Amino acid sequence: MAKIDIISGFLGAGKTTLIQKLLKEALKGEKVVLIENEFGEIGIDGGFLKDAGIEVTEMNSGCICCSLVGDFGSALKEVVTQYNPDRIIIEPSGVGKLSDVIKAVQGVAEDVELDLNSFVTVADAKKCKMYMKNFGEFYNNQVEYAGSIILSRTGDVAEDKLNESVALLREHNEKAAIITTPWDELSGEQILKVMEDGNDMVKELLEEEEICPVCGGHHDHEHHHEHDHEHHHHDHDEECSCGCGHDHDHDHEHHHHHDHDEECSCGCGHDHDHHHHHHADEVFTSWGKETPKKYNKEELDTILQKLSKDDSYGMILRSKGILQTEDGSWIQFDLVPGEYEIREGSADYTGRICVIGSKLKEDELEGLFF
Ligand SMILES: Nc1nc2c(ncn2[C@@H]2O[C@H](COP(=O)(O)OP(=O)(O)OP(=O)(O)O)[C@@H](O)[C@H]2O)c(=O)[nH]1
Repeated sequence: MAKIDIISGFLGAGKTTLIQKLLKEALKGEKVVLIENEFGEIGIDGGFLKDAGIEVTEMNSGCICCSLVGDFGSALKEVVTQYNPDRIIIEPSGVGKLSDVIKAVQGVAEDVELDLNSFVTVADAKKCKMYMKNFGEFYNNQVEYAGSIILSRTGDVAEDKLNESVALLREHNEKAAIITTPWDELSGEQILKVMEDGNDMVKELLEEEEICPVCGGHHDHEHHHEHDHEHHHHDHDEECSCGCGHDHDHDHEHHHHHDHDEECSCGCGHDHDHHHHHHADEVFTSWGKETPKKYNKEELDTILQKLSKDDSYGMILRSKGILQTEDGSWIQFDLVPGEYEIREGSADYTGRICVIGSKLKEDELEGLFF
């Protein structure tokens, strides 16, 4: 029976880096298929895994959420029947809700035998607070549903910042093991063990609670099938996963009452009677270009510096690309808020740039790169 590992995490958290480490250090003898779901028009990852003989199924048409559950389900079924792998690693898009992905996998598990092995969330140790504040609806969902949380970049972060991040994550997940040791000090096997030990919790979660098909929350809906938020029953004392920012008290019979005369506090302008969660594409947008243009390294450095710090292009959350340089070599770049990396790469069929963010200003981006 194929084991399913879901490796979620916000844009640029380090999911692909973690998967590479696991494949190299812990899963060598196994037949593994990776299902990647990138948000953005142009898929940039994938190549290196294909080169390593790993089967990669990419889904770039949108994120695995309500609207794509069917497509995702058929892709997953096809992978099982076609390859009969030991393990399927699912890398949802950085803006996917983990509960949506779990729900989709559960749906497939009704038809095909699957072992729901681990639900993991990778989180950038430096940016938990910022992401929770700005994109809590998506970010907190990934934290809440994780069996284990693997912090990235812990080697570059001050201890008090790391402690603060762990405390914030704990507010949203009481039980998950949280890896705080830098990855290069751990073996892939050590990490895999923590991921799989979270397994018992995953089983518990699946047995005891059903994932709400409307909001994706894991509350007890036995007596509350009406999703009008009149009496929305949460059985945990965390913030509401809809991102409304309301705290739930410790009373397990707490009745969640939104004042529906008001607009959603997130500013989306939706009346929550009819729509009480957001799709990723309502909040995040992507801009992508394919180009034969040759860049020089200094020029690219200036561009990325602006993109990582300046807010004149919208709120930039992630950018990556592969471009040819003036001397004929190829470079790849990776950018998350406040930091970026440029490295040598191998030739590709053409140059590609992808930017993901919120309220992107496409004309300004065009002007920056071209
Ligand atoms: N210093 C440091 N950099 C890291 C770490 N993890 C990831 N990175 C870097 O962060 C960038 C993003 O990492 P990815 O593994 O591509 O992140 P991802 O979550 O797959 O990103 P998406 O493609 O947006 O889903 C890359 O430049 C990585 O090299 C870490 O623990 N330490």
